[in-house]
Formats: sequence, structure tokens, C-alpha cells
Amino acid sequence: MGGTLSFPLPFTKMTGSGNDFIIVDNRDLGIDTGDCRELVRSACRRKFSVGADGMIFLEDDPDVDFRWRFFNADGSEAEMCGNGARCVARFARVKKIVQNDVLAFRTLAGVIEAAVIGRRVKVKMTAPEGLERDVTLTVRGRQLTMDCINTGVPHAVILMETEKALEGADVFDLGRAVRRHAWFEPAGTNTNFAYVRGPQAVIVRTYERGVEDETLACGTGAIASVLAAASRGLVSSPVEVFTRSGETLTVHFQHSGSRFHDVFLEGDARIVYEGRLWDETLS
Ligand SMILES: N[C@H](CCC[C@H](N)C(=O)O)C(=O)O
Repeated sequence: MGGTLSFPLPFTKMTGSGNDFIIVDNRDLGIDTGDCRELVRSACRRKFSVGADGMIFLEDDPDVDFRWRFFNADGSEAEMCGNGARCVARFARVKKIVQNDVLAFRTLAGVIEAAVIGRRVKVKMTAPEGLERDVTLTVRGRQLTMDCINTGVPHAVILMETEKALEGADVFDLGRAVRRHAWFEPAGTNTNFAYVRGPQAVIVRTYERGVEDETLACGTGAIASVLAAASRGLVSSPVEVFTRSGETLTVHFQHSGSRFHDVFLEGDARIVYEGRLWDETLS
């Protein structure tokens, strides 16, 4: 671990609809986020430390309000995180790192604009790419058909026939097998199981790459599921996405032909607590 990592390390714990994150204001700490895998893995480890689906470092940027480095719980860095983006925007506003309710920050996927309205945050996502429909793979001996799209990070979407089938889906085993499938190498993918309840309502369950488990909500996965359904004419904007946490996310989008643009993710981003991390937590 390089840089000037010193303990106790101040952090803020936040939840974006049940997808939870440790946020560190790294503008003055000087933590070397190019070499923080062990810190992230340790801090995100539930029961032994704070525990979270991911860890976010906020840093200075010369051109926009700030930039972030986003890491999954396993220490892997990801280009984007929809729920994390909503949380970091609210964090920056509450901490007065930015003075306006509308802000912009840099991610590896591009610059994200956000509007903070109390606890509710609406983020403009980067343009989705590479929609590929009806990809059929052999997964654990069975043929699975899915739609693939990159909504800042790669996603596979399996549309379920019934809500009952979604409830009974083996999200962990099947989700992990898809995530690890050779077809997605080397980056892998997040795996979503979705049921279209109506033209503006979708239920989504997600196995998340880098968390390596089902999470209670996944922002980019909610978007991927909505856009896969929209490409089949099954939903129209805005769409309410019902997550495992019981909270709903709202996905807004425009599309012309098969191209999607002006994609927004909206939902609550809550501050849970603030703490100081001790080095005894490092595994
Ligand atoms: N696990 C994802 C990144 C976080 C995505 C999710 N938490 C979201 O809200 O978009 C990946 O490595 O592709």
C-alpha cells in the first residue's frame, strides 16, 4: 500500500437502495489509489471490518467538481457504478465539497452529471454501448439466452417468463456461471435476472462482478435490464425498477432505433454513519 495511508482513516458509510459503499474523501489524505486493493478488500469484508459492496475514493480534478476511483469489494476497479455514483454525489453535496445541487465528476467510464434533491439523486449515465440480443450460451449444461449491453460496466440480462421464475432463480450459481463464462472473458460480466411486470415496471435481481454475490440493488444492472426490455418494445420510459432491497430505482431513457441516449438513474442515497477505520482491520 503506497502513498501516505495513515490510520485511523475517516470514512462515510452510505447505501444506495441497499447497495452499500465506504466513501473516503481522499483529496488531502493522499492515499495511492493505484495500489489500494488490500485496503479495499479488508475494509469491505463483512463481519471483520466495515463491510460493503464497494469503496469509493473522492479526489481532486482540474476540470470537473471532482473525480472518483471506484472499487468492488474484491478490490477490482470498475469503470462505473450507478448506485455508487448516486451516493458519492450526495456525499459531495452534504460535505459541501460542491456548492451546487447539480455537479459533475469524472469516472473511468466518462464524466457523470448528477442532481441532488435532498436524499434523492438523479445521475446522467454514460451512453450505453454494444447491445447484443439473444446471445445463447451453454451454462451448467443448459441453454441460456440473454441480452448483453455495457451500461458503464458489462451486463448480461436474462428475461424471465414469470415473477415466480424470477423469485425461484438460482441467482448465485447461475449468475456466477454466466459471470465466469468464456464468452465474456477477459472482463467478465454482471448477470441480471429480470421480469417485466408491466410497460413501466421491471423486477431485477443481480449477481455482481467484483462482489461475487447477489446484491440488494445494482444501478447499472437496473439500466441494462430496462434497456434490454425496451429494445424488445416491452417497456417505455420512465421505468420503475423493483430491487431486492424493497426500494425502487427509476430509469429514464430516450431511444432512436436501437441506440439509447439520455439515460438517467434516480433513487435514494442515504448516509448511514461516519467512522474511523483502524489498521487492525487489515487482513
Ligand atoms: N460490480 C460492478 C460495478 C458496480 C455496479 C453496481 N453496483 C451499480 O450500482 O451499477 C462491476 O464490476 O461491473
